[in-house]
Amino acid sequence: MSNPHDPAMLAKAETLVDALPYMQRYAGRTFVVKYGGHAMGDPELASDFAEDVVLLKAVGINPVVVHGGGPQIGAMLKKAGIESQFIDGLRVTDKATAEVAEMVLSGAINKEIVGWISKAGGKAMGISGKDGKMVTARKVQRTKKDPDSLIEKVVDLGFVGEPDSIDISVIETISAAGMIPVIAPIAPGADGETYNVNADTMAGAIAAALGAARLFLLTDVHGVLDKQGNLLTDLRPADIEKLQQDGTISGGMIPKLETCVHAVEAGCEAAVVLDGRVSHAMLLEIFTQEGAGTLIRTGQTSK
Ligand SMILES: Nc1ncnc2c1ncn2[C@@H]1O[C@H](COP(=O)(O)OP(=O)(O)O)[C@@H](O)[C@H]1O
Ligand SMILES: CC(=O)N[C@@H](CCC(=O)OP(=O)(O)O)C(=O)O
Repeated sequence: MSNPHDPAMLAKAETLVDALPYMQRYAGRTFVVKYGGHAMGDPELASDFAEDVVLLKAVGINPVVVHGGGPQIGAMLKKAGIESQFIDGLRVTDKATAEVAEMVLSGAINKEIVGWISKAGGKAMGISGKDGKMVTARKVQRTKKDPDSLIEKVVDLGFVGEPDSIDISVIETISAAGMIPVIAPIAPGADGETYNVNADTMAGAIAAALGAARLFLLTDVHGVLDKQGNLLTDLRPADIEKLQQDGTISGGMIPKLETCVHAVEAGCEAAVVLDGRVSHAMLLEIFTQEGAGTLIRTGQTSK
């Protein structure tokens, strides 16, 4: 039997007692977790991630996992001898690329994550936007200024989509059955074609449609950093606009934060950018006063 006076046991108990108000606060609420392709490389972190979502489910929160797999799609395209190009962080997707993206995302990665969750003691159901007609995608339109004529020209990204409509009943049915939905960012268009959707965009749209309590974007930095490299812990949409204008945020962080702003303005309570390389970062964010990463919320949401 365990010794209740053992300091390690006491420390654990105190942590659980501290976490109790947060568990009560979020019981019955939904958390959407975006798990990116870069974070999947380390098996130990993958198993920690799976344990975290299983624990959330066990304490009465409904986790919904949306996954990426950009590097894995890139590796498979390379094997197949197909070249890949990105515009504004989006992979230009022709028919052959869409087929590979679906095979890697809906097939290999989706089932791998379902497997990790099963191994951690939970039950997961792996689907893509196609299943149960959950998501319909519309084609993404991008324009670019021609450097010579300065005229805006339409850039064709091929089969790159963004969610147009989402039927949340599919997700709710899986969650209500005690399972964790694991969603691949692939969706059909109204034209019946298969569209490749950026995983952050898919997660943000699902979090907004579900009115999620939190959208977690697990990435490879501690959160949003200022120019000195300090973590910015709490941001509003207006702050993000300033950070973009003064060049503090760049590259992949721009579309990521745009997704967060869109999600919190469209029904998700708050979004968090946090480090997927840190073991159990999500639990630290949820169950401690200090949190971890960067919280993004509108003026109406309290911390
Ligand atoms: N101000 C900033 N704070 C943190 N990261 C930033 C910032 N500006 C740009 N970045 C970049 O954004 C990257 C995260 O975006 P991205 O590479 O698209 O992530 P993921 O592949 O996890 O979706 C970081 O690795 C970092 O290089
Ligand atoms: C249109 C588009 O760019 N789709 C992404 C989908 C995967 C993804 O977003 O994966 P990460 O989150 O791991 O980057 C792609 O083809 O790479």
